[in-house]
Amino acid sequence: MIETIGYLGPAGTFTHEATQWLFHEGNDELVAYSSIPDVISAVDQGICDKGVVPVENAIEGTVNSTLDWLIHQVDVPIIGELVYPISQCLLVHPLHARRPSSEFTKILSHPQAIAQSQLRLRKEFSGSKWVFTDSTAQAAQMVYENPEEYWIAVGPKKSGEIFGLHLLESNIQDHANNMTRFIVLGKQEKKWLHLAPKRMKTSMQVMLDSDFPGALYQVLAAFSWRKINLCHIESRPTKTGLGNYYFLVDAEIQKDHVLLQGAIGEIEALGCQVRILGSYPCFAYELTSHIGS
Ligand SMILES: O=C(O)C(=O)C[C@]1(C(=O)O)C=C[C@@H](O)C=C1
Repeated sequence: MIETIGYLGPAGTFTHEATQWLFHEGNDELVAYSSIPDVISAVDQGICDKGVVPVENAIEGTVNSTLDWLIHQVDVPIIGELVYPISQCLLVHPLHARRPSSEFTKILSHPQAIAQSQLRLRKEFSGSKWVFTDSTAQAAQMVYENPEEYWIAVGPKKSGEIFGLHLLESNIQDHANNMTRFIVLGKQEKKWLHLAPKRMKTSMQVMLDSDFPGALYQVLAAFSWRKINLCHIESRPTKTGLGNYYFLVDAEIQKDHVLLQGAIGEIEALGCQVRILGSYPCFAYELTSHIGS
């Protein structure tokens, strides 16, 4: 059965690359959306079967819009994860390929891409204004559509190829080993037959409703003495008042494992609430990790 897979577009974004790696374009229909909330809402409303969005970057950290929409606006499970390498590139209209850096008036890109490259951009393009776009490929498209402007886009090499831009330089991000973690959302599970997972993970939202001394310590202890490995923990505002936060906890264990069930029971007995956001396989980009390829 053909499934529709929403992704942050237009074609040429890093999310598009990640989606193409996870899904077969021939078997599934990939549909571009112009913002992260649009992708998540499309899955929530059943317009798409699955959606792919970025959630964390090695340099810049959490993609807040993804977490906030997942937590506050919808109830759509995470059903997969991909860690994908990110190379930010400087892309210009071919007419401006030889123009000196000082003449570019604007740098366009997604805020995450600009943030990942900010030291370099500040140093080399100190006279340029930063313009934030909904995606890196949208920035490439705007540079292509405005040849009379001295604009530069930061984004994937692929987006430059799609819009016929000149690649000035790749890997311009401020730190090596740039990676982004993408999540797949869907109301139905997926059988990832062609991929080999690195591990299984369960993501949880923990609300420390009862304000007693050492609450977080006791929550963490419930995982710790059961030797459940936590691979990510962060706090985000509940949006109900200053200083009110929930915790997001990723554990390397499957949802129905007896140890996790025990830990959740213990945390709830403390007066805290646990919401499972998904229990899913985690994949890492490798040229050879498609089974059978
Ligand atoms: O704009 C894109 O190309 C995206 O896919 C979005 C996004 C992000 O939001 O983190 C994805 C990967 C990179 O970290 C930079 C941008």
